[in-house]
Amino acid sequence: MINFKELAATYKTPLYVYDLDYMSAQYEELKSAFKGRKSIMAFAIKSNSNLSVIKHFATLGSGADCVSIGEVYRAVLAGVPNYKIIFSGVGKSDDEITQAIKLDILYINVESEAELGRVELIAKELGAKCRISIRVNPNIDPQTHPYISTGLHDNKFGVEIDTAKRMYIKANNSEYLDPVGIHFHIGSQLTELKPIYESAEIVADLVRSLQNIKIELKFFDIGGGLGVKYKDETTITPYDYAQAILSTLKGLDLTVICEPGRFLTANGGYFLTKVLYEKRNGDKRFVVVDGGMNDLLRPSLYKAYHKIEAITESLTKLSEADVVGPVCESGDFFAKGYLLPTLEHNDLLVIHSAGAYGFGMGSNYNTRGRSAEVAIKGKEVKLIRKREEFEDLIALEKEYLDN
Ligand SMILES: Cc1ncc(COP(=O)(O)O)c(C=O)c1O
Ligand SMILES: N[C@@H](CCCC[NH3+])C(=O)O
Repeated sequence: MINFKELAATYKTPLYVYDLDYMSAQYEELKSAFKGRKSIMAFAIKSNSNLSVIKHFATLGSGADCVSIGEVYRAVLAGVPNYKIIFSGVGKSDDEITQAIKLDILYINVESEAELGRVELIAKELGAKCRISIRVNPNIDPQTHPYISTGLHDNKFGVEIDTAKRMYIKANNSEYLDPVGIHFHIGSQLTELKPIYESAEIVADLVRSLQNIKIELKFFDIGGGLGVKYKDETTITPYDYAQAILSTLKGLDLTVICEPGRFLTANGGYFLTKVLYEKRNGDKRFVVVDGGMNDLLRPSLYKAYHKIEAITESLTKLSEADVVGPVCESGDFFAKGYLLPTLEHNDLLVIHSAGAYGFGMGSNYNTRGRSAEVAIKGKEVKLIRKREEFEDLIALEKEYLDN
């Protein structure tokens, strides 16, 4: 049991708390679901990019799925070997492509024909042969929140099957490109297995048709997307997930790459925030806390549900309240109509499932410093990011003030 009260007293609030033991267990469960097949787990570091968290997964043998050169450098700094780093994203700049090629990462996951042209040109200029995969958009509805769907033609990600085939042929004929992988990722917080299976089947068929024209790939990259329980969702087990994927790969000797983010981190993270005030506007009850949408954006952006646990002596009966932050936006809330007892100044609220897309989607809006982060491993508790102070927020502007 994590002693949230003690953590809040020691590190102050708002505060992110990560349970690294939970994250290890999630990692091991997913990794072992693919046993018997060569596989690499490449932690999607966008879900939680704290260096100590990345290092934790690297120590377990994880690679990294990155979506900017900044993330690639984070992975390198945290000890992920370059041969386990993948760089995806629809908008890689020339500079990012150049640096990725120089770092000799596992592959660049190319998301358009135009990008393939840039990668080839840059590899030629560098005198390199760049390993690539192509992100296929299988046009399958992942049945998730529309903002986090990525596998439909309406979404900007990846390329159609026919385009992908053309790109593989071009890459295979190029002196500067080495097509080694194929990739799909149809969305995040997936709770239905069927769309994943159908996508894998489409992509595996493409691998077979490439084999027929003597293009042999090594990596079958299934992206991330496994959903987790925020409330009462029925989720896909790693075993069923792996079995569904592997059933599409019969006769193919490919290393499976999996890019889990949320599955590893979401339920291993907590956001701690303190009650500042209770107030009422007419019948409406508000609990105003010291954390805001700049710390944890998911409820505001997706109307996402996060369980809230109140740590209080209050024995009053529960009534509905909106839990809101100090940010100057009506959309600044963690929950609406949540059942809570009457709360006192300094009572603690623990917001659950905050380990994925929590801190990383934070901002300094309203000149609010981002919260501190701590990690728990066994009996050890460690600060892994200092709270941002006012001086940190103005550091890049201050010198221009008098110029
Ligand atoms: C290419 C790619 N891989 C992996 C992930 C991680 O997704 P999730 O956190 O849902 O596992 C994402 C994010 O959606 C992604 O775009
Ligand atoms: N930020 C989203 C997930 C996006 C996944 C990346 N494509 C969330 O909080 O659920």
